[in-house]
Amino acid sequence: MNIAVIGAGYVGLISSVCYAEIGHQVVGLDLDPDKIQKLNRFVSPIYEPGLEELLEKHITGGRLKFTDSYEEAIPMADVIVIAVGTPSQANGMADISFVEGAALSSIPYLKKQAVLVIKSTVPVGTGDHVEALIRDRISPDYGIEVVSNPEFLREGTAIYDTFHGDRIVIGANRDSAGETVRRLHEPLGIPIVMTDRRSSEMIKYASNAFLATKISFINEIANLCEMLDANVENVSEGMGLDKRIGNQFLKAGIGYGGSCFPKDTNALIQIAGNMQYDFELLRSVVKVNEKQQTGILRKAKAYYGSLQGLKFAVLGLAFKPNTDDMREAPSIRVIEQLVNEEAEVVAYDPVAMDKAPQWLHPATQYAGSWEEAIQDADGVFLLTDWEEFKQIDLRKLRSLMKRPAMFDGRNCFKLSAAESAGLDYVSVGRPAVRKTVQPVG
Ligand SMILES: NC(=O)c1ccc[n+]([C@@H]2O[C@H](COP(=O)([O-])OP(=O)(O)OC[C@H]3O[C@@H](n4cnc5c(N)ncnc54)[C@H](O)[C@@H]3O)[C@@H](O)[C@H]2O)c1
Ligand SMILES: O=c1ccn([C@@H]2O[C@H](COP(=O)(O)OP(=O)(O)O[C@H]3O[C@H](CO)[C@@H](O)[C@H](O)[C@H]3O)[C@@H](O)[C@H]2O)c(=O)[nH]1
Repeated sequence: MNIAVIGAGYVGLISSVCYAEIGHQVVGLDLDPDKIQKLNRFVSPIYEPGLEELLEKHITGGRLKFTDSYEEAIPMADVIVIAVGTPSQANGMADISFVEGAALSSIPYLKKQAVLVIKSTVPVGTGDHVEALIRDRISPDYGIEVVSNPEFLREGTAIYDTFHGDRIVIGANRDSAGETVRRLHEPLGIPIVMTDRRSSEMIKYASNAFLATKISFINEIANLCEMLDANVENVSEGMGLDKRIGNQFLKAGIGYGGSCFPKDTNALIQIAGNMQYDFELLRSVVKVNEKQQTGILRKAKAYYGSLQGLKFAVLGLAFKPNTDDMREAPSIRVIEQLVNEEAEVVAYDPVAMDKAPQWLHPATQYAGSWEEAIQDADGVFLLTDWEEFKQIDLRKLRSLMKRPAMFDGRNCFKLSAAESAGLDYVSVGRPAVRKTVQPVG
């Protein structure tokens, strides 16, 4: 098939290489000429393991190209995949103006029987709305259909997820359009759920909201564990063995971040609110997450008394490992609060150093390595569980610091390792090593 993918962000790029990999002819389209130039030189605008190799393979192989022209991308396409952003508005609702823009810009060039697939995460009813935009402009004889096909990839493992996902969801109100999209994905060999368009749109929000709920739940258990001298890792393991609960998304930490969970939980609260329904549970999930992101600072204040004039290393800036995505990264808020407390901050991340300055407080200083960042520091905040940090020799770390204290938001080290390195070590939901720190209430 001929596919046009609109939006060369995470989802658009991964979809483009995926469709090329399974034998389709793909044109990627983005309004950002800078991105297009980079992509045509096989340079990915995002850090995602394996992506540049696939870009190069399919661009040089002639299956994939990128353009900023609708006129070039749309007329040949049997399927047009919309993968543009749906950022939060001030009230939390998803802004679908980029989706509308992509649909409206495509309309003049659509060929007969083309299928418009909405891959962006969109409020329930957006498919109906886009269909109405088309019906107002093109005769129904043209046979244009709108199908929902939400994306479930995780950043950092996006290529793997695309080829080994648990399910593909296709929401279509007419069988023929759903069938086209089913055939498109069939070679992936992943179970396909065929449903109606509104249910498909809801599946995406419900899935993200449920995963966020699991994280906030385990973070609350972690906070209790700290007060009761229990260990949340043992608790997660014991809970996760129950197949009804499952062992995933039970890792306590500094709270969820990233471009999806914060945005999509708030959007679903607002979607409910628009129907005069108070989604109480989800409101609590969001509130717990906000509290969790600053818990690490409350622990540091309890340890030091005042943070004023102290020098801290922040290791890990991206919202999770194997990505340079800084959207809603806990580091943003933690660093802002450290600066507000008049502490000095030296930050380091293995890949997010280029993007970080656009997101972090301007007073942030940057180091070229973790060793440089912790030099003469009064404490370390570990905020992203990069493999590089998990491999740190804690004795070496201790020897480079002025005051050997670590606040680990990701539980990267065994308590015994911190103990034997002589480190004051405060993690999440586990007893503090040296017990100089009060539990957080
Ligand atoms: N990032 C993820 O891990 C992920 C996973 C699943 C679903 N989603 C959802 O997928 C959607 C896209 O997310 P993303 O992170 O890839 O977004 P992104 O912000 O990284 O990229 C969006 C791209 O769309 C382009 N764009 C905007 N309007 C356009 C238009 N009219 N024509 C052409 N290009 C246009 C922008 O220039 C940008 O490059 C969102 O709805 C998101 O919630 C994201
Ligand atoms: O047990 C866990 C699992 C995750 N997290 C945090 O949760 C956030 C999200 O992590 P993850 O889900 O791995 O990354 P995303 O790339 O944001 O992926 C989520 O959001 C995407 C966008 O909608 C969906 O497609 C994915 O299915 C969904 O997992 C990160 O801050 C993680 O640190 C935890 O704190 N504990």
